[in-house]
Amino acid sequence: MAKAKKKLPHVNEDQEKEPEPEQEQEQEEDQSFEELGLDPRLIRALTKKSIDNPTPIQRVAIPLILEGKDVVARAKTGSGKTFAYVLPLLHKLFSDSGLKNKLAPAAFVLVPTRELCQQVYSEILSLIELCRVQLKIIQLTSTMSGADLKTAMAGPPDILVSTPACLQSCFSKGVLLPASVQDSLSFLVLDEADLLLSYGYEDDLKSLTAHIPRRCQCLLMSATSSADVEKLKKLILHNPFILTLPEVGDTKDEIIPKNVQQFWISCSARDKIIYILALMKLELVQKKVLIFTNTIDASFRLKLFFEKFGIKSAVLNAELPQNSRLHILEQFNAGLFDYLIATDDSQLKEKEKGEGESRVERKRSRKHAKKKMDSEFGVVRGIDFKNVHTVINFDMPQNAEGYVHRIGRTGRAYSTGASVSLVSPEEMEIFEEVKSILGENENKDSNFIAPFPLLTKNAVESLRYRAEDVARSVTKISVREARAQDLRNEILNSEKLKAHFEVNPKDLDLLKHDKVLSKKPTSSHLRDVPEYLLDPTTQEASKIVKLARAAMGNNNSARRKFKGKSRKDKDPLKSFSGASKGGFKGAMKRKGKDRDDSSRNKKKQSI
Ligand SMILES: Nc1ncnc2c1ncn2[C@@H]1O[C@H](COP(=O)(O)OP(=O)(O)OP(=O)(O)O)[C@@H](O)[C@H]1O
Repeated sequence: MAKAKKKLPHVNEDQEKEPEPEQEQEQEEDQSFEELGLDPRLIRALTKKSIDNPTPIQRVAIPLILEGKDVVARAKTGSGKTFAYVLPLLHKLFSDSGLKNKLAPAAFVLVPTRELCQQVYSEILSLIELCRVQLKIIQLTSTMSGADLKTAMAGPPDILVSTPACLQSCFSKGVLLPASVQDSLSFLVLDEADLLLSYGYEDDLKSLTAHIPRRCQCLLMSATSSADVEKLKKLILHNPFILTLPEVGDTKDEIIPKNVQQFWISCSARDKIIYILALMKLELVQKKVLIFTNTIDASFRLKLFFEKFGIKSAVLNAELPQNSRLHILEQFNAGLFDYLIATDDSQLKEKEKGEGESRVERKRSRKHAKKKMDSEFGVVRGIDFKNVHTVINFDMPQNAEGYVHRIGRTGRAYSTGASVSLVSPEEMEIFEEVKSILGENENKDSNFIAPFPLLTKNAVESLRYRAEDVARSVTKISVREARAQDLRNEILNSEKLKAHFEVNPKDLDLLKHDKVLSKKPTSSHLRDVPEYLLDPTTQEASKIVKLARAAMGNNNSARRKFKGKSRKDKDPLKSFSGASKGGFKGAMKRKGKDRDDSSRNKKKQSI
């Protein structure tokens, strides 16, 4: 049977001065990993991971990388860029007979944050283990002493995963010798390249260029295109092939994956807390939910606020010890809790310099080293959060790029997802910027971020009294105490219990990250929203969301994800109109009636 043809990523060989127009390549849509020419051991390992078919970026990048080309791959968040370089890299290392004689690693994989280091390291290690090949991979962290670095580098490893700063410190401490690197290095990967410069690694990368041998194959992976990516491309790559997914592509509307539905709610900064309570308590968003704040205090305020309503959540921020951050990510990914409140580290750097720095961090000596270390904390960007269905921007990010990366934490590997941004009048400017990079125009004939349809004013108002009352009880002092308490817990988790959990990895309960921090017990009457406070329209919407969640189940198998069909048809926000009587519009028409009902409710609101 003839295979379907489909437009695949644009490919063009970079012309240093005047890039040629990108040519479209027609390739077979259903090309398998075997057809891409990958080592059978890798294919078997992928099958064990339930990964059967390459994603579009993998279909185009893998053959080019196997041919030895330098490649710049630009593809949406969650489109499978990691395997796009890891698979051909491993394929080549499997057949490199000269590895044993090398005095330095054959491959450097550079990423902007320690979390990404861990993620990429685990991904590669698991493939190596599944393939049962003798390749050594290590990851470096900036907390490693010179002696630890030396031990790690003994051998030497075949693949080194690191941040540029750590790698640079290996050179400056003499753990890596330029001559050995010149001899050994065959691959350099810059992953999440669009973030590397914004994390402050420009100088480290510039110094690194002197050590990269001319024959070294360089790969640059990125979710967005930016001046930074151009700069890096010029700095490191020789005459690369530029790959751009057409579905990501050149048109602005395709920056966010199509399988992610974006919504917004206009409200005052003060009312955000009521709106987010309504979204969660009335179950209008699907779990798991990742909530972004711009400051650590805001995340603790939210956590304490949620606790009062019986909603358990965990916080994730750059202040926490690294072990804890990794563990929180692991547990969230494993589904041990449903709500994670993450403080966007780029915001942290801007806003909380000094304030967000723990005493532990402050003790760390050299000014330069500290600067590097701060820049290695990154808890939200590029991280492969598993099965996050909803991203909520409690605070809007400070720039449009931040928006793209945050929203990219859902809809991974083409699964469905949704985002809801709470936008206050003060944040309208950034919201307009986001809309404009997504391609919305003044004529409003394109609407990428729609007003959130499932929450009526009545529903919000009926929660106002309780929400404001509880919000008042979350004082600055209680936030400060909770933050300190959490840090103490996590340091304890991270340091004292580390050894125990290495031996007893199943004792997860002791390491709960969604522990209640509030000193006062949660009042049981706040756990459930009484029937008389429920707005009928929103209640109906909530039922549909629950039904849709049940219909979608937990089966997010990769096999289905990459068959090319998103499951939009089962998405509550899409299917609401079909499922509810008269559809969503019908429900909204009935709002008039609901308003009458709500006046009845209001009488009972004196709780
Ligand atoms: N061919 C494939 N089939 C099914 N799942 C895949 C495939 N390739 C990758 N994945 C899965 O898709 C998810 C996203 O992949 P990955 O983290 O590489 O995305 P990304 O493009 O690097 O995203 P970001 O830019 O946000 O870092 C991962 O969970 C990965 O295991």
